[in-house]
Amino acid sequence: MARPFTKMHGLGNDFVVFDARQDALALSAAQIRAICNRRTGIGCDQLFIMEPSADADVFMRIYNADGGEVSACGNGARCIARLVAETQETGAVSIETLAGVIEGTVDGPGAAIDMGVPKLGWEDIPLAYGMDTLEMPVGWEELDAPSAVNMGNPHVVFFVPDVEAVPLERLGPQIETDPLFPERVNVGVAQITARGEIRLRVWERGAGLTQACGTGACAAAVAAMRRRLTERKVTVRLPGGPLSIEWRSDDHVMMTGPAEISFTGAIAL
Ligand SMILES: N[C@@H](CCC[C@H](N)C(=O)O)C(=O)O
Repeated sequence: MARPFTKMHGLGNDFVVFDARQDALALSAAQIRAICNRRTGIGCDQLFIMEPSADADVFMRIYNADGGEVSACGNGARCIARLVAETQETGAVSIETLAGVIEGTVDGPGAAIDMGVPKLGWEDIPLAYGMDTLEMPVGWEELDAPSAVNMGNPHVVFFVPDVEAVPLERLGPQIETDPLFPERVNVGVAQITARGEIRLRVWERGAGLTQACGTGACAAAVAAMRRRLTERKVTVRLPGGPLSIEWRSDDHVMMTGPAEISFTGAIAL
């Protein structure tokens, strides 16, 4: 039987979304990889299943293109918020993920999401052994002394003079799978271009190089702010476009950006 889906994206970080709030859906890792495959499937960085939630408007189940289930996706949260808001009278939306409940406000084709409080302890990232997460005493070729931040998922962020000069397609997979990161890691390279602006490229765990990564943008902003390199509100410029990130005085990270519907369809499962 063909199952309807919605193809969406946030700054080119793209998703296939199934709504299973009425009609349950379970997919195997092999099915997820087949759907996400850009040559033979629909093609996307992540796949989401919307499920009922007792604690929020929706439960967002998140899978990377490699079939692995993960706990957070910032660009995806804006997209799910937009889909939920279309069926409600208000733009205020709550979303439960494996990392907890987050709140958002949808405004036209975009959304602002409270991404919660970043976790900064080495056990929370998690790392394999204890160290300072602000300036870690580790390196891979020209990339060294990164910061680590958990935004519901693990990130490591390297500050570099020129993000375009970094061979992220080669170093990203090496760092992602290094034993220092027992749950693997999302890898960002960040360039500070002004007190209010960061350029960022991200190698995503389980998906590879992406046009944008919402949690990656939050992690880079938090790392830059911890190092006093920027103000507490910044524009993070990714290959797919800009996100506004603010680390508020109550410790919550706010992310604002677009959430777009590309097309709808149905697929035989
Ligand atoms: N694209 C996402 C992050 C998706 C999950 C990530 N690859 C992980 O494995 O944690 C975003 O916008 O945050």
